[in-house]
Parts: sequence; C-alpha cells; structure tokens
Amino acid sequence: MSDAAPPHREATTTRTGPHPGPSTPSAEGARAPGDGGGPQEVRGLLDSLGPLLLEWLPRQRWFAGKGRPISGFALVSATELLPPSGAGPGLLHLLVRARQDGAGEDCYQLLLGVRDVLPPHLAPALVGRPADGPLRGRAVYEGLTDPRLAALLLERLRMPGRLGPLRFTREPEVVISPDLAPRLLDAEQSNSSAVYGETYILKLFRRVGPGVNPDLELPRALANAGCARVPAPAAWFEAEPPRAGSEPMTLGVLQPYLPGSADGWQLALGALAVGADFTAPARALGQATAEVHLALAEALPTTALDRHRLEALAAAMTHRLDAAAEAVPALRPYRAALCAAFDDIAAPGGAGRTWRAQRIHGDLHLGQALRTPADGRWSLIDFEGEPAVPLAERRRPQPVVRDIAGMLRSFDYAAAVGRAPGTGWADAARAAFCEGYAAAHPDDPREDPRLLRAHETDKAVYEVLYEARHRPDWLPVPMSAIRRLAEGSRAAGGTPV
Ligand SMILES: Nc1ncnc2c1ncn2[C@@H]1O[C@H](COP(=O)(O)OP(=O)(O)O)[C@@H](O)[C@H]1O
Ligand SMILES: O=P(O)(O)O[C@H]1O[C@H](CO)[C@@H](O[C@H]2O[C@H](CO)[C@@H](O)[C@H](O)[C@H]2O)[C@H](O)[C@H]1O
Repeated sequence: MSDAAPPHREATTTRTGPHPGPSTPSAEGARAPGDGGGPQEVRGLLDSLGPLLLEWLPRQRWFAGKGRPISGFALVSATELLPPSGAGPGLLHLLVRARQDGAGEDCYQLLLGVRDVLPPHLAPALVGRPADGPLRGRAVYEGLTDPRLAALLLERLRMPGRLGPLRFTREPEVVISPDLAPRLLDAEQSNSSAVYGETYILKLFRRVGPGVNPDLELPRALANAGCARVPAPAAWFEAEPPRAGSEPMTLGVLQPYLPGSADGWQLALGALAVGADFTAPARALGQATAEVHLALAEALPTTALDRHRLEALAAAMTHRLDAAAEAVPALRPYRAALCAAFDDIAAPGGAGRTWRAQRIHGDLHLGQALRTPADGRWSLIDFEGEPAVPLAERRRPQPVVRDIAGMLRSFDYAAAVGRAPGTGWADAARAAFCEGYAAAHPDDPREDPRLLRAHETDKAVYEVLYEARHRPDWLPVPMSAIRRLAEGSRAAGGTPV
C-alpha cells in the first residue's frame, strides 16, 4: 500500500486479511459476526466500516491520537454479542487497531449497535450507514447509548462465561440482580461508563492493550487486602490474547456505584464559589491516600529507590519534558530551569533519604476522589494511571510522592479554575493534604521537598501536553505552574513546593 494513498481509501483496505504485517495480530484470531464468519467476511466488515470510523473515531473524547490523521485500520477481533432480529438491535463487539503515521498503532474497543431503523432518541449516537459489506445500509451506532444493549452487557457479566475471544468473570460471592436499568454517563472521560440501577458502574476501557489493566489489578489487590477505600471489582471482562504468549486485554470492570457521591473537583470548586476553606476535606483526603498507599505496599512488591533508580527517574522526567516541549513550544523557554529540578534528585543525596517505590494510583487528582455524603468518607477511583503512558510503564513501582504531587497540582488547578484570590486557598489545602497524609503514613512527603518538586514539575509538564491536546483553553492553568516551578528552581537552592 502506498503511503501516498488517500487515508480514506487506505483505511478501508489495510491489514484486515489473513496475512497481517508483523505488528498486527493474525486475522485468524479475529472472529466475524454470525456463525463462523471467515477472513472474507472479516475483511468485508472492516472495509465497509473503515470510512465511517475514519470520521467518527477522532471525534470521540476517548480517542487518544488527537491531531494526527489515521492512516489505516486493522481488525483484531469481531464478536457478535447479539444478532439483529427484526426490529430489534444487534450488538457487535470490535477490537480495532488504528494506525497513525509517525505514532504507531493503538487498539480501541468499540461496541456498535446495529439497527435497520434508528429511533430518534438514538440519532446522536449514529456512527454511519456502511455503503457495502455485511452491514450495508444499516444504522451502525454507539451501542452503550442503547439501554437494551447496555443491559445485555450486564447480563453477560451476571452470567459469566466465554463468547468467542471474550471472557466474562464475576467474583463468586457477588450477586448481580437482573433488570438494573442502565444509563450512560456523559462525563468528560478517557473511557466510557454506564451506571446500572444506581447499584453498579461499568467502565469500558477504550484504548486497550495486552496485560491486566491496573484499574482492575489494583482495586482487586486492595479489596483482597481488606482496604475499603476503593470500590471492589464485582465482575470484569477480557479478550483472549490475539497471539500465543501475549497477555489478555482487560476490556471492562463492573464495581459498586457510590450513590450520591461527589468528586473532589466538584467539592473544591463548590467551596471556592462560596469562599470556604477546604482544609478539613483535604486533610481527610491525605489520610485516605496514605491508607491506600500502605495497603498497596502490603499487597504488592516494593523496591528501594536507590541512586541508580533516581537517576533513571530524572532521565525519564527530562525525556518527557523534551517530548512535551517538542509538541508545545511555550514550554521551551523554561526547559533549563525545569531540568534543574530533575537533576537535583539524581545528585548525590538528592532525595534526602531513601524512599521506596511501590504500586501507586498513578494519576491522582481531585476528580479521582469521591466523597459519600452520609459519612463524608473519601474513596479513590480510576487506578488506570496516566492514559498516555504505556501500560507496562504504568504497572511499574513508583514513589508515592508521584501521587501526592498529582493531588497537590489538583488543588492548584481548582484554585485557578475557581478564581481563588491569591494563593492562600491552594496553599492551605496543599498543606492540609500533606498533614493528613503524614498523620497516617510513616513517610512525610514534606521531608523531601526536592523529590516532591521534581514530581510536581513532571506532572505540570504532563498537564501542559494533556491540555494542549484535549482542552487548549485550559493550557494557561499548568503553564502558570510551570512558570512558578521554573522560578523556584532558578532561585538559589530552589523553593520547596
Ligand atoms: N464507584 C463509583 N461510584 C460513583 N461514581 C463513580 C464510580 N466510579 C466512577 N464514577 C464516576 O464516573 C466518572 C468516570 O470514572 P473514571 O474511572 O474516572 O473514568 P475515566 O478513566 O474514563 O476518567 C468519575 O468521575 C465519577 O464521577
Ligand atoms: O480523569 P482522567 O483519568 O481522564 O485524567 C485525565 O484528565 C484529567 C482532567 O479531567 C486531567 O486532570 C487535570 O485536570 C483536572 C481538572 O479537570 C485537575 O484536577 C488535575 O489536577 C489535572 O491534572 C488528568 O491529568 C488526565 O490524566
């Protein structure tokens, strides 16, 4: 296939056949809808959906490759969860690789409804009508928006088992009642979630890859360790590995829904709107975070953060900064000053004392903490880590300071978005969070300001890239932190964050 081929055409003809390229799983691993659909039918399916996906996929909030055109698709698997019958909808589960020039490939999970006639309330969910192929002329739409189809997915989790490459598992002691009415969350998300009868929430991962997703792995480990700060997975589903020797892909996790809960972001903005301080909730959140860290360190392996690892950490932070500055030129004037914060931790005695690395949340911010109104108790959710980071990296042990820095940045974000006058509100919330953490954990993050500053800098760099890609209007929020952190770094000896 010529690289000069128009993307539209290429997308319809790329690697759907039985002889995929080296990085593409074999189409023998792909299942076509209907009974025993072979490679011909598989090829026909993606050929006809390709042009529609080319338009639709980049518009989805959860599409990770924003700003880079898609140059081709490859089908990893196609499973018919429900065949269309008469006026009833069908449900097709697809794993599709999208290739982007210069950016490799990402595998996405799609749940597509299929109907001859799309009812008006589902019209906004339309992906399109294929011009040819097995779905020719039918309405193909985002399946989770259709309550009948979302209900079907819960039914699969309720009655576990296998279907083609898909494997549904339920914790043996969990009983899921039938007929829990579904509703799709319309939150700005990296994935998609459906709530069932205010009892369960199913998170459907969108960008998927081989290996257990930490958002299943860590909450399960925490539940087994008796930590009640995290909703325990009740059921989940995976895809069998497309290649021998590779690991299954986690596709979705069902967990108890915390009804009436509000997330820390909403609560912080609410407090800012009425000029209230946030120190009591921040202190409690620090304590909850410490409890989760302690439980993770008990449940899963830890390692010492020795000099060699600190050097590797500093090098990785510098590398991320360079990649971000490549994409966001506004970062470039601050590069040298920001690098100094990373170099600081690699210098002898840079992290004041020896810390340990362990499994952590990985993308902790106020939106990942839910508080239930009845008892004011905080729970943590979404242990997936930073969506842009490769899975293997997200599953590595890291210093707990990374999570702490994430939450400290979040207080700063809230203060900026909630237009706090001056830095007092954020400073007080940040201090209270650290106090709460230190009261419940033997390690006090304030004892090592250089390690904390390096992590806060690294997080702010990540946020600059995140905002540039997803919410350009918000770019000034992390950029003002970048300026402050660079200033602190330039000042002799640096200013503790
Ligand atoms: N157990 C839960 N109980 C109540 N609401 C939840 C629960 N889990 C997630 N949510 C809601 O769903 C939203 C998205 O969940 P999250 O796991 O953060 O998804 P994503 O990774 O796609 O951002 C959260 O912001 C929260 O409002
Ligand atoms: O919740 P996700 O796992 O999708 O995390 C991503 O999106 C977050 C925004 O929703 C982003 O968080 C940034 O914005 C928050 C305010 O909306 C702020 O509280 C965080 O501190 C800030 O990092 C997160 O970085 C990103 O990975």
